[in-house]
Amino acid sequence: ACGLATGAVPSPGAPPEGDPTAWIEAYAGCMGVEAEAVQCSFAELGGALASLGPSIVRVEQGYLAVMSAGRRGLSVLTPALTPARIPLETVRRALTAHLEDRPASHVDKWLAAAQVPPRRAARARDELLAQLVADRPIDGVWLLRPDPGSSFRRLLSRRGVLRRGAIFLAAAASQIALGVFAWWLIGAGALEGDVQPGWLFAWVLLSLSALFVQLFASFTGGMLTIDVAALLKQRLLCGALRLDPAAIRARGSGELLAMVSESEAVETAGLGGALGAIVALVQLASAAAVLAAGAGGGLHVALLLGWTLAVALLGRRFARERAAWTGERFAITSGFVEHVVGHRTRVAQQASHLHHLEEDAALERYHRAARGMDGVGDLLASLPARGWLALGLLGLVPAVLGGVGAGPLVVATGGILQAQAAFATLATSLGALLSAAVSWRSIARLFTAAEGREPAGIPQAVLGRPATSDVVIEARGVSFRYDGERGEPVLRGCELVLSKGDRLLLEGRSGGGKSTLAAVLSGLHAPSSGLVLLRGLDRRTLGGAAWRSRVASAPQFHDNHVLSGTLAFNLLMGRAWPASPEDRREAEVVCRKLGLGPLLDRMPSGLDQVVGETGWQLSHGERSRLFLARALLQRSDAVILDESFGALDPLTARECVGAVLERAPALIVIAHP
Ligand SMILES: Nc1ncnc2c1ncn2[C@@H]1O[C@H](COP(=O)(O)OP(=O)(O)OP(=O)(O)O)[C@@H](O)[C@H]1O
Repeated sequence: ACGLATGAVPSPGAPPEGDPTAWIEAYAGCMGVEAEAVQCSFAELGGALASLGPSIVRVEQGYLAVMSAGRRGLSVLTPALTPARIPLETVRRALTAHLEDRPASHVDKWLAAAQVPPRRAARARDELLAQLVADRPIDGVWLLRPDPGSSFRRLLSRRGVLRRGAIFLAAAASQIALGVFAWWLIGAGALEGDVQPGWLFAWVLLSLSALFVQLFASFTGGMLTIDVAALLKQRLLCGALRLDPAAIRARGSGELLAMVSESEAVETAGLGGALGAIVALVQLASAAAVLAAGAGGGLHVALLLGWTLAVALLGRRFARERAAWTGERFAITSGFVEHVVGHRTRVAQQASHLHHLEEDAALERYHRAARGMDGVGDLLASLPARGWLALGLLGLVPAVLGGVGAGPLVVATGGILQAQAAFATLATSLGALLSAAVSWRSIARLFTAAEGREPAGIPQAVLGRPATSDVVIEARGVSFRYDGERGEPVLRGCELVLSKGDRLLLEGRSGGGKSTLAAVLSGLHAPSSGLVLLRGLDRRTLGGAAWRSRVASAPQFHDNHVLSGTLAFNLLMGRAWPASPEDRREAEVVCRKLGLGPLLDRMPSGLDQVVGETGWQLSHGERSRLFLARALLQRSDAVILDESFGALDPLTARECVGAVLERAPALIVIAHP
């Protein structure tokens, strides 16, 4: 009903007892819709409800399918799929009734003791109750949003951007029309030598209206920019998260960092430039109409068209220079980041007189590209408006020589000045727009990557079903190549069955493909051919996220990370966050089993100690046990450990192996014993 899902909508049946978040997410996911559980405080609830978009709201009696909301109430769908309206207060009370139950009896006692007169008691009761539970969290609301990777045009139109764009265009055109009309009115009177006070009054009124319309156009343009920028940012962020991990690694962090800065350029320069260019084009069209009616007539219109074409060609040249400059800038940023990462090695190993050779050459190329771009950029900024003024006045010469009257001359001059203003706007906005277009080429990959949504899986499979056999992972004829079709296969015809309770040791020569197999089994790489099943289901059926949550993997040390945050967060990433007290207790037990007890006791904040780059620096062995604990705590069907014991002394390693054997439901260990 809200146009969120376009594909077939499965019939979900009844929601489960207890927390329905996984159920809602699974069904929303398979429709290509994002569902997000949100929470707000009692005090914020009224405002939050009034601004609800499409969402699911759980009340005691069942669920509300909300389409939209406003001050007057929630617009909901009935089970017969017809719209209906419910007052905000009714929903608010339904969501908060359980909070007010207990304090209500106290409040009634206080009111009685204070002998509040009955006519004031009801209001006093409401106010007191609201104060008492103001900070209590309210949940049971799931926002539904279209996937940020779905058709961008549809996203724009859902947000009302297309409608607002049309309003902006109409406002810009009316402002120009009002301006022209005002000057025509006063000009006509002046030329006839008969300016009546009424005409002057009309001129003032028209000019004031033009001013108000301009303010309105600026406001609409600003809102338009904010809306498009927000959608673009969401889309790029989504694209960044959906980039193929192997492709990210192949491109390097420097290039990705450069992409981030380019995205900023697209947002700021591109959107502002586009609006400016639209206004300039409308201005040019109106100037052409004025010029056609003036002394220069057809000649002036032809000159205007020719000059516009010349400006467009200059713009194309600028775009080419800008692209070359952007390429050099990219190369410098990316090279710089790579050099920062390897700085210690370089200082220790490379002769000092060679340290800066590459940077110097790159800077030289950058300098040359910047000079080229600046030259054309200066021309683009100044030539269009000034050149047009000269050309426009030249176009008047035949008419002046032909002895044309003052009226048409004044109209033509007005047209020339209007076109000059349009070219001045066009020059600034075109520069910004073309710069954004060049930046766009670098980030288009992020934009399109958002479309590559992982299979969400079939809800029944994602939500879990009783196991019918003990087989956890099954690989049949699995092959894998890193470079698509071209590369040599790293895995070839791989067969493997891992059942519940199995403990499997994977050995082999270095570079033999053990980590690659682990990545395929844990759902990080899709096999090039062959079949991998988890509890009898393939990855399409189960969905990437559900697969990864059911196969916990601790990759090799250089591929695993301690994230800046608390130790508890790093341990419990595979569970719900914020962590429940039971989860925290279990995390502590696992840590102590892995020999991290003394560390926990030494840390001033225990599980809440901040670790990572900016926090407590864990030793090599402590980090590898944190990775082990993280994998064991994930509540998965299988655990894959890739050389996780290599950094431990023999005694600690034995202790850890014992803990792993005790907790892992099915286990693959890659090691060189
Ligand atoms: N992104 C990649 N592109 C191309 N080849 C790759 C890529 N990543 C790994 N390889 C190659 O794939 C092969 C298998 O690597 P893998 O890391 O799976 O081996 P391994 O058995 O775990 O080795 P080790 O015991 O040394 O850790 C290696 O020859 C490696 O160079």
